[in-house]
Amino acid sequence: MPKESFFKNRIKSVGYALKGMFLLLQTEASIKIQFVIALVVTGAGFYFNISNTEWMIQLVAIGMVMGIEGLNTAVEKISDFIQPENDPKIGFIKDISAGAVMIVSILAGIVGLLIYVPKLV
Ligand SMILES: Nc1ncnc2c1ncn2[C@@H]1O[C@H](COP(=O)(O)OP(=O)(O)OP(=O)(O)O)[C@@H](O)[C@H]1O
Repeated sequence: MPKESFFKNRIKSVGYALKGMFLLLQTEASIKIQFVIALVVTGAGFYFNISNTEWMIQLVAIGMVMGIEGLNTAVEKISDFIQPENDPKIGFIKDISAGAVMIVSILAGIVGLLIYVPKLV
């Protein structure tokens, strides 16, 4: 494959991914809420002057929650596309996908408590 088309394709893919990110933020209620929480904890990070390590852990936690939420949304959309009717198998797939979001959300919540509770008490 010629070099040009490789780079052209990579740039195109980045464009599609950016479009996907904005679509997620525009259309999905749960990710909008997570985005607002991300802004609030980012503000808290500046307010409490958290350390570099705390910033890294906080940013990874935010990325994990929003990234997995994006994948969960994709699973929901594919599920609705392949089976619009009520189907226990689709219910199971959607439940475990939502469960994945819950796991990272609970752990991100614990990370937030570990960072900020000692600064508040
Ligand atoms: N086609 C289906 N067949 C069986 N159960 C379903 C089906 N669609 C949804 N469910 C059940 O309803 C739950 C919620 O599904 P839904 O697609 O509405 O997700 P949601 O959590 O409301 O998504 P959102 O992130 O958009 O709020 C699923 O976890 C599943 O238990």
